[in-house]
Amino acid sequence: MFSGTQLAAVLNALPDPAFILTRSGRYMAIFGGIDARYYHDGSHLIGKTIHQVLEAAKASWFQQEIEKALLSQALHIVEYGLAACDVKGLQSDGPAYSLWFEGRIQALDFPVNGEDAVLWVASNITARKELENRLRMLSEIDALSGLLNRRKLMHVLAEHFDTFQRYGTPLAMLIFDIDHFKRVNDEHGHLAGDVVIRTAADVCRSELRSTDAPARLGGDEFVVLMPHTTRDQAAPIAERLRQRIACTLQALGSIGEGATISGGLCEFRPSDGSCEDVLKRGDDALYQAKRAGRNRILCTE
Ligand SMILES: Nc1nc2c(ncn2[C@@H]2O[C@H](COP(=O)(O)OP(=O)(O)OP(=O)(O)O)[C@@H](O)[C@H]2O)c(=O)[nH]1
Repeated sequence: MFSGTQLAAVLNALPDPAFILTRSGRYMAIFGGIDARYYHDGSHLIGKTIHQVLEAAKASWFQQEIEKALLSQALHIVEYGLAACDVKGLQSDGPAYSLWFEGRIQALDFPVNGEDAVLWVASNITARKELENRLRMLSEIDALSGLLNRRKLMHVLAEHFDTFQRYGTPLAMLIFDIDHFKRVNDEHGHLAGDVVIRTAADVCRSELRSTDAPARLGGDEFVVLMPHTTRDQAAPIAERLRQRIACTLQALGSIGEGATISGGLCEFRPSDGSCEDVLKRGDDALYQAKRAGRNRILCTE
């Protein structure tokens, strides 16, 4: 039906680049993917191996995926990020930014250059990936403070609880809120209240370890998860955070005048049935701190 020339033209017109890669990772051919808005010209890769053009870890990953497709003989689908600068000697025309690809890999039923080989179609899915990332951020991050929201906090807490139950890895949790926050809103307006919430969040971000997880539970209530930390180890950290937040809020001027925070500090216990138990203990300790006169962190027994 089609002549050889026509078939070559069809292959060249494939919207996404299709590579023939051998088991040892040698690029034997490339078809299609000629639109430079989406793809770089990969023709110069032919004859080279993935180990020659990619850094070691990335090349090994590609090779493993080729192996999987050869082993299964079924369509194998992967996602990966790749920038032009990751590929040695790639021409500069083509997208300048880092790209995300979906690789659709299918074993071929004939050897190429004496080796098993696969067809690897690499589709540019960067736009979809960026949208996914934006949606994930919207569903996990509190818009006002930029901290984790309650939903994500509960998810992270549940994961740590599973790890604690399996391996006994400790986790300390601080729950705190801003004392008499309602007054800030009442006296200075809701926008001033928002500034106070954002400032407290900024202090959490700057004072805590990158492995700690600060979150906004809602209103003026915050939670800080400190993984791999016992309650006793967390006590001086919580105390330092209390002082820094108070100092930073007071430095805001009239809206932060006399601002303080109260908190409850607790940790996972072997008797906990769920991660809700630790939240409840932290909340009780926060309540006790309020009753004891505010401006303090109380630890659970
Ligand atoms: N500005 C602002 N205020 C909020 C937000 N969410 C909740 N609030 C207000 O936060 C206030 C919380 O007040 P309370 O829970 O009574 O606590 P408080 O005044 O800090 O009193 P204590 O905790 O007992 O010291 C309420 O007035 C809420 O309307 C928000 O996103 N922005």
